[in-house]
Amino acid sequence: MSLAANDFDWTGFPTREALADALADAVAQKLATSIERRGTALLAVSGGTTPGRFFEALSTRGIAWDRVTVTLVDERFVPPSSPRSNAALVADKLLRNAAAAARFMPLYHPAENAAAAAAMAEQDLAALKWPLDAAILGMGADGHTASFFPDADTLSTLLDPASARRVLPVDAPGAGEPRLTLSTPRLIEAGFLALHIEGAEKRAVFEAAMKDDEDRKPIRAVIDASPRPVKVFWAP
Ligand SMILES: O=C1O[C@H](COP(=O)(O)O)[C@@H](O)[C@H](O)[C@H]1O
Repeated sequence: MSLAANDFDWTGFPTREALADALADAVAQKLATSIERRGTALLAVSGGTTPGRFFEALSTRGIAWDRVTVTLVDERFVPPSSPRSNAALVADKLLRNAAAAARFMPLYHPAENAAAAAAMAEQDLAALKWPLDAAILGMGADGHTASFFPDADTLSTLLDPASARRVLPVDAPGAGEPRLTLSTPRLIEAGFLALHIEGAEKRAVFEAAMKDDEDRKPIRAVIDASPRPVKVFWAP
């Protein structure tokens, strides 16, 4: 099944398992190509409830994981011991099997507040080889992607395609807790940029966001800012 548009490539899968396998194959292929070309690869993944099955599939792919650095598209300002931690999800579902050899760079740091943690993550991530080879976005029912929440007090900074920052702090009533997120330019420059969404509700949210030119949801802003069509992976 396919829905064509100028700014995204939509692929629908019959099942979530089929989606997880196809996305894992595409990401593994991209990482393997980057390792071949420049010796290392850099991957950013989202958290939340959606990516577990994809992580499990990707963890079994036979690439040179010891050359791969994994980081997060975004993180809640909570320690890895919290059930809300995206880092904990990655440790549990992705950094196992063959992928146990990968290096993980967290966005969370124990600090006074999310702004201080973001400054620390900014410094750590500056040492990596950018751009990202692959970034996998998720999307919430409110149209947020990464931690670009519609009600964030710094939304225009978060969506600024010219930001010089890699990591930004986020404060938004809709977010549940303060957040850390990669910036828009660092995400849209990824060699492979995908959006992974599942279920009829998220499909409807995505389609509405692509149509609504008045109330531009963060997902729409990222799709519009991307220099290449974002690859959308969807399953019911
Ligand atoms: O809070 C977050 O939400 C989005 C969507 O999560 P889901 O549970 O609806 O799949 C996720 O992409 C993001 O990484 C996460 O921090």
